[in-house]
Amino acid sequence: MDRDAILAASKKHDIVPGRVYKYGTAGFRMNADLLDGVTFRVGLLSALRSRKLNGQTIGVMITASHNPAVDNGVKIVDPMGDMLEQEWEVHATNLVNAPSHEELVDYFYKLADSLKIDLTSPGKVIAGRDTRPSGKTLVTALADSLAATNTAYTDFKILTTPQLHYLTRCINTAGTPGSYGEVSEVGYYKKLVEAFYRALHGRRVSGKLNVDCANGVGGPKLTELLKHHDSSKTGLEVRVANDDVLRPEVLNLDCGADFVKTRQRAPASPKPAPGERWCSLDGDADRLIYYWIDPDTGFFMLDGDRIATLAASFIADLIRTAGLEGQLRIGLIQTAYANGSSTKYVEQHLQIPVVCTPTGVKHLHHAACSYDIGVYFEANGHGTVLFSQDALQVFKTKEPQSPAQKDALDTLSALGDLINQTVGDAISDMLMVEVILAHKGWSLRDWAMTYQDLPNRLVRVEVGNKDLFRTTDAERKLSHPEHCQDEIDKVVKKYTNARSFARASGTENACRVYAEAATRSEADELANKVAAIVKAYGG
Ligand SMILES: CC(=O)N[C@H]1[C@@H](OP(=O)(O)O)O[C@H](CO)[C@@H](O)[C@@H]1O
Ligand SMILES: [Mg+2]
Repeated sequence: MDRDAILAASKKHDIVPGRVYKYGTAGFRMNADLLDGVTFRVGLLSALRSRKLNGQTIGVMITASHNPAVDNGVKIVDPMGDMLEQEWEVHATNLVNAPSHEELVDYFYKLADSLKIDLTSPGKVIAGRDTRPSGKTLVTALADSLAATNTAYTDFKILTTPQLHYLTRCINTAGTPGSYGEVSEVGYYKKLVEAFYRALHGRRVSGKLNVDCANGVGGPKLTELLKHHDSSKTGLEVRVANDDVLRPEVLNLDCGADFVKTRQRAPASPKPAPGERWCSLDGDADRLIYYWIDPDTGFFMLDGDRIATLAASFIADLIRTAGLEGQLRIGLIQTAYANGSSTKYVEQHLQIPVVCTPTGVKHLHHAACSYDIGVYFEANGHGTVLFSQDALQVFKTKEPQSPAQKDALDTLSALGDLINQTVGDAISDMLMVEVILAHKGWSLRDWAMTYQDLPNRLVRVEVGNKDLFRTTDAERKLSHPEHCQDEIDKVVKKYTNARSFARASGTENACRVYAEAATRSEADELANKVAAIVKAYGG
């Protein structure tokens, strides 16, 4: 590795001076014009990370998910397809904030030294990007830093975020007993479709599914997957909607999973007809929300909490049928934003333990790993189901004692292949939901009948200084500013079945207040009162 080469390459990719960058919940994310130098520096860090991990391949994904088209972002994927280890987020932040090119290169070598990284050893990085036009330029910045550090590099071009996670894991497990799949986009489609056939185990999906793809990368990729799928075998017919990736300005505009969840309504266009089955993906296809328009009561949404409860109840039933109850531990992981009714349903009705973690899927993912079957979803529709190696092994090797047991074991085994084990994946989750509904013979309305959500409200509160707000108890309580929580508690006590909490957003310069209560008007009133308290304490 040559110091001068890194320095010369860096000089082609400036960061914007005076700005403070932070590797947040979703990596670095902001207006794409500010990201050229950031992406170059992320390349430097991934070159170090790969070498630190004995030359295993590191992934870099360029996406800003559900943000407007002018934004972009860059994040690092660890070898098994999970998110960058938290300690390294700090290194990423420090490297990106180096004030000058010289200081950057100094810090790069200092980091290599302190982490005992052999810079002469080989490193490998792969990259993917969503459909944003800025992605192409940012990839050049990444390629430059990888060339300057003699790091082997493959550009997989346009991918969904979960596909990049899949490929990273496939590369690092190739030729081992834990091999995750064929290292190609086609390999991903074939794996999912084959597992979908197996998981249905003779059941058929009934009714066409309309998929709003947010005019993002999910559209063309879902279309690709469907080329490998024979609907005569499954009954699944998909109509791909909002898949215009040629006009960047329509990306995430009035459509997509984030729009549907936050606005609590269907995409503006095309208008879902009453009774049709619909779901929405977000801009990089890692979030999923289902809904339909009821002829009598209007829009009804099935969000991440609903997907989690559906998956947990189905898998718990299969585990019982397979005779594995007591042998495999199942748990459900949520954040404080999960609707209180869903938590109650899982604990009391399904009798499955619920764990609450701070916001951000890395926390949920981590907690899910401590179960044999860890179901985790954020209410916004991002999540997956993780199976331990033990669980996957038992599904394959347990000798079935009856046809019903065989059916359950085969289905569990197929779910292990169908459900993305690296990260939340909207396309994989969608196929999982279709499998479960087909097994249960349920419509979306049957699914919705399992429990009734408490009316809730989420408000964004602009404050002078959001850093004043510090939380405890998985973000459900404020420790700072002092006395603020006491005031919130006092207000909450005045309502029935109510809950409310406030925290600083990790992705925006604001606080968020969540409130739920027995009625719509009480939830709204409570949210507004708590927002006023937060505003008053916000500096
Ligand atoms: C209430 C809410 O939806 N918060 C979102 C949002 O985080 P905040 O820290 O609340 O800004 O963005 C995160 C990253 O996409 C996502 O993980 C999280 O669920
Ligand atoms: Mg996303």
